[in-house]
Order: sequence, then C-alpha cells, then structure tokens
Amino acid sequence: METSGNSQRKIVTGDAGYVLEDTYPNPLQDNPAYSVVKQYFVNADDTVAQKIVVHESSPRGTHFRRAGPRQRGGYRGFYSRNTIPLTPKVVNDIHKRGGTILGTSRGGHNTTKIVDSIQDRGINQVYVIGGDGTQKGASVIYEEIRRRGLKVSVAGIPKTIDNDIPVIDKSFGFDTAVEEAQRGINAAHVEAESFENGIGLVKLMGRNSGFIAMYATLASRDVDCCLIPESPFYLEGAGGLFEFIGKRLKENGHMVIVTAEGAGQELLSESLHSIDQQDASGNKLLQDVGLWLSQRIRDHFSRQKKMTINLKYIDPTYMIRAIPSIASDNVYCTLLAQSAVHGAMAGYTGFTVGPVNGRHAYIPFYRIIERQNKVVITDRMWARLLSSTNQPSFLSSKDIIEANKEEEPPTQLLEDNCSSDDKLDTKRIMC
Ligand SMILES: Nc1ncnc2c1ncn2[C@@H]1O[C@H](COP(=O)(O)OP(=O)(O)O)[C@@H](O)[C@H]1O
Ligand SMILES: O=P(O)(O)OC[C@H]1O[C@](O)(COP(=O)(O)O)[C@@H](O)[C@@H]1O
Ligand SMILES: [Mg+2]
Repeated sequence: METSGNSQRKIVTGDAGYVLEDTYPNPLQDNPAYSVVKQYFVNADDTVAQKIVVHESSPRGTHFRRAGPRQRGGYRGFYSRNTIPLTPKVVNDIHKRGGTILGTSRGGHNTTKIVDSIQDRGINQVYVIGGDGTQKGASVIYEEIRRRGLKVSVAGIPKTIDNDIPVIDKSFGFDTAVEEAQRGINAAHVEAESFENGIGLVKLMGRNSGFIAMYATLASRDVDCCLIPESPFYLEGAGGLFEFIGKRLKENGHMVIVTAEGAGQELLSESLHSIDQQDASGNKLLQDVGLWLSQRIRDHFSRQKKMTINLKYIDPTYMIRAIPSIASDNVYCTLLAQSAVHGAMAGYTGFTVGPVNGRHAYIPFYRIIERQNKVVITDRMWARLLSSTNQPSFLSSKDIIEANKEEEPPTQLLEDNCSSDDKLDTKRIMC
C-alpha cells in the first residue's frame, strides 16, 4: 500500500485499484463509555466501499475509513495519532492511581506498523511497560528496528502482578498484589471461622505462575492449603484434597484455601470437557477454578453426608490488580524508570531493566523471552510453604523426578564485560 497526502487529505492506494481516502482519528476514541465492551470498537482496518454494485472485472474503487470507536492503548497506542506529552505535571500523581493512564490491550501487535510509526515520528527511544507478553513484543520491535538499521533504543520495563518474568528478582506490581491479597484472605478467614466447618476459598491471579498465591499464603499464615499451577493436585482418594479438607475441618473446625487462577486447569478441562481457547494475545483462556472447586467440594461433602460444610468463595482478582501500588513498589518503579532512562540515554538497546540478585541490570531481551518465571516446587521456598500450611504435597515420587528434570538452573549473572562497542547492540547483562 502507498500513502500520500497533506494535512487535509490522506490517500492510500492498494491492489486491484483499491483507494482509501483516509481521515484522521476522532479524539472521542478515548471516551470511557466505549472502553468497557470490546465489541463496541470497529476493526482498525475496516473500510466502507463507495460503490456497492461491482462487476467481476471492475476495480475495487474508492473506500472510506469505517466510522466508529477504535481501540487503543497497549501496542495499539503506536497506531494512534492522539498522543499525550508526558510532562512532569501530567505524571505528577499517577503513582497514586490504579490502572494505567496509557491504556492497555491484549493482541493488536503489528511489528511492521509499530516500527513504521516509530520511524515516521522520529522517535529514538521506546520504553515498553508490561509483562512477559509485552517483553516478547518489545523484543520483536527491537529486532525489526535493527533490521532497518534505525538508531532507536528499545527498553523494557517489567510490570506485572504475576511475577512471571525470568532472570529479575521480581516484577513491579507483585508486592502490591501480595499485600492486597491479604484482605481477601482475611475476609475468607473471618467468614470461615464464623461458621461450623466453614471453608473460605480465595482465588488469586497467576495464570501460569503461582507466586502471588504462594507469597500471599506465606504472609498470611491463616491459609491451610495453597494451590498453584506448578503443583498438580487431585481431589479424591488417599492424599487428595477432599481427604485433607475433612481432616483439617475435624482438627480446627474451619479452613482457608487459596488457589491461583491457573491451578488445576488440567483437572477442569478433563471434568468440563472444554476445548482450549486463547485471548487476543495468545494466552490460554482459563476456566474458573474457584467456582469449579467450590462446586466439587460442596458436592463431595453433601454426597458423603458425614459432615455439613459452609463454603464461602471470594474472587478478589480484579480488585487486587486495580489498586494503586504500595510504597515499596513505588520506590521500585522509580528505580526501574531511572535505570531504563540511563540505559537508553547511554545508547543501549534491546534490554529489559530489573534487579538481578539485588542489583539493577540491563538484561538482553533474548534472556527475558526464552522462558517464563515459575515457582519451582523442588525449591526450598515451596517446602517452606508446605511446612507452614502442613498441606499434602500431592506429589508422587514420579512427579518429583519429573519436576527435578524441568528445574531451571539458578539465576546467574551473565559475564559483565561491557564496552562502548556494545552501545545499541546489547548482548549481555550490564550493571
Ligand atoms: N510473541 C509475541 N510477539 C509480539 N507481540 C506479542 C507476543 N506475545 C505477546 N505479545 C503482545 O504483547 C502484548 C501484551 O501481552 P499479554 O500477554 O496480553 O500481557 P503481558 O505483557 O502482561 O504478559 C499484547 O499486545 C500481545 O499481542
Ligand atoms: O482478564 P484479563 O484482563 O485478561 O486479565 C487476567 C490476567 O491478568 C493477570 O493478572 C496478569 O497477566 P498479564 O501480566 O500477562 O497481563 C493474569 O494472571 C490473569 O490471567
Ligand atoms: Mg503475561
């Protein structure tokens, strides 16, 4: 496609006589009324043909941009001309608000269009903020920028409550999520304690990595059982979850269970005969383990008729993600921001910034995207959790051998031998 035009007109021509007489985006695209339901948005590429009666051999003819609200935020923000200058005044108190002033989205990553936009606007530093998917997106932008030989620094900033970004000590937002999860767990504990055989079940985020559930459990000490994606469990029979619940209720009269949203997904798929689906970013869409578990526990105890239970299910997931960050995360964020700017200003590129064993470093994207950070259940931290809750490990000796095989090597600092030649060609960790 070719584009030409002046400030009034923009003409795009394509194959088979396709002509798009384009216009500029409507500022209403940011209206919150449109941002809730995705279906309200029109596809960014939708056009309307001027002529609707055509012959097989007639050219495709003139088209106009389809009217309607467009999504932006996340990587889609690169395609928007509706940019905001981030002056110190604009960002002055954003750390006191939840969410994001930049907007966020899943999917919509088109590397060519993003780099075109960077090139057209003459941008020479790009800071990309987000989780594991975002860092993968930043990495391909960086590769394309290199391929085109542009002098543009690309820096990734690790922001996700899931803590699923490898190499770094933790991601920004994780501590806030663990802190806020305490409120959900406390509520579950209060409810469970108030009833005879009360069970409080809390679902926390953590699609593939159970860090929030694990740390929230360790912090609370009111949790009797913590279920995470990395540790398969089973319900029925000796050593299973139902047996443990019965035992704990007999001992204590109440109990609290914390489950990460990604826990037990294989069990759910088996039991619900569901087919795998993905979100727009390619992440597996998860079944609601909390609802499923609540139903299965209720069914089990009502079938057994030995014990009447009172189960309260709490899902605080979005309430946890939507809050402003806590003080320690604010300090961490300041360090990330400053380190990222220092790196880009020095001409480094292709890195995610973050602490490695307590020291902030620039980690090449290829290290960040090669795997996801997960709880290693053969590590001592998981053993600490097991000894704190005294829950069954649900592991057979075969599972332990398998888990050991999958275990990642401990995080290592890469060789630090940076020179000025490494500028715009970061291939190692720099401190
Ligand atoms: N391999 C990839 N290549 C390019 N873009 C990607 C890749 N994986 C994810 N993305 C994009 O990164 C963005 C964020 O990813 P997502 O998984 O939704 O969130 P997070 O960054 O929090 O993990 C989305 O726009 C998604 O399309
Ligand atoms: O419903 P949404 O908006 O897709 O968000 C749910 C996801 O957000 C997370 O908390 C964070 O994930 P990302 O960092 O990948 O966005 C996941 O644990 C969870 O599955
Ligand atoms: Mg992610």
